[in-house]
Amino acid sequence: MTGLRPLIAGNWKMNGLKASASELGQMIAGADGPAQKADLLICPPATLVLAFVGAVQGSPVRIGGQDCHPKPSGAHTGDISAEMLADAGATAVIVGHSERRADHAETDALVRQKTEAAWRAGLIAIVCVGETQDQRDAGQTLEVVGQQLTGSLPDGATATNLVVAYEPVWAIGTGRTPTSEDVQEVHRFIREQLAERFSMEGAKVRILYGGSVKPSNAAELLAVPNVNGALIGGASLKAADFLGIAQAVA
Ligand SMILES: O=C[C@H](O)COP(=O)(O)O
Repeated sequence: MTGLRPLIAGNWKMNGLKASASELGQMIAGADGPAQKADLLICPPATLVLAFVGAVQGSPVRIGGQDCHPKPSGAHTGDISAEMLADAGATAVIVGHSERRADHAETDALVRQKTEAAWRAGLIAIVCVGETQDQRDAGQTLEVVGQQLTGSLPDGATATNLVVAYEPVWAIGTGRTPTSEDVQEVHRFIREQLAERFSMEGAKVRILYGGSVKPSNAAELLAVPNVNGALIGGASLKAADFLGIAQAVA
């Protein structure tokens, strides 16, 4: 569906110290122009969420988490809940990132529980899906992405509580990106799946592309049909690059 307001989201992963607030400050300083056309979100490590929420007050930039536990509270050492992120002022949380799926053996069923937790806390869930290189080589991309969507998305998705991020694992942090045609094929497939399952709401859920997005390729990727924004890793750590990508929104 065309006409969806794009979302440009930065995932800082395990990067960022207190001093990184200066980079966020530069993003805020340059955000008004891009924010005319797109929503802007930065997902710092959990240690910085509260401070960053304070820093973005009065600006169009919003702050999100990178993961949440399915439960609201309890004996889960090292985890944080969706409620904690919401309490800190976050408005969204990434769930099911391939690095979480790989590093922590997260299954679709767990990602589904985390998505439900995000909704319980009033957060937008940014649910990540994407195939590995081997799966792409084997021609299994759509099958894999379809299974991830079916398994990871609970009933009740709406245009306002869900964002899907398509991130081919082999494109993350590698400098390699799929062709526009390949991106278009997968995003069209995701759109069809969302529309089939969630009807009109599914037609309005934003689908982000992620994987080696940078200022030099952003315009081409963001122009692909059914690409409704980007989930940016490395290039979101620098204000100039993040804003450069945001400015590529047509
Ligand atoms: O969540 C972001 C993605 O994993 C993309 O990372 P990247 O832009 O460094 O390739």
